[in-house]
Amino acid sequence: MSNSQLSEAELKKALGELSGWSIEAGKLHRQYQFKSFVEAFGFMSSLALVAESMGHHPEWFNVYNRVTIDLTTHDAGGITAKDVELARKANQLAPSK
Ligand SMILES: C[C@H](O)[C@H](O)[C@H]1CNC2=NC(N)=NC(=O)C2=N1
Repeated sequence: MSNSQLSEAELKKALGELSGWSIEAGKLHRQYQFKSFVEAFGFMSSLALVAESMGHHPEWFNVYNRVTIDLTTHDAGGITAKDVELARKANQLAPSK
């Protein structure tokens, strides 16, 4: 997977296919809300394994049943295809998303 920053056009196309995600402060951003802390933490545990297998890791924050995620590629200084892929996998893992 290319490690270069996505162009504006590539980013726009990717956002069109990523339900619930937006750009905030130059990062791919989404907040998920779950039924409980256990469900939120289960989601984080599953996504952590995906992230580790990709060698690509989220910036995230959990309060009770909410998980806020920001994705950027530190090595590239911006959003790359890896961030889009991780966002797609997060949406797949989140219950009823
Ligand atoms: C060597 C290792 O693969 C790199 O440091 C990875 C680890 N996880 C990473 N995660 C994110 N989000 N951006 C990176 O640039 C990055 N680099």
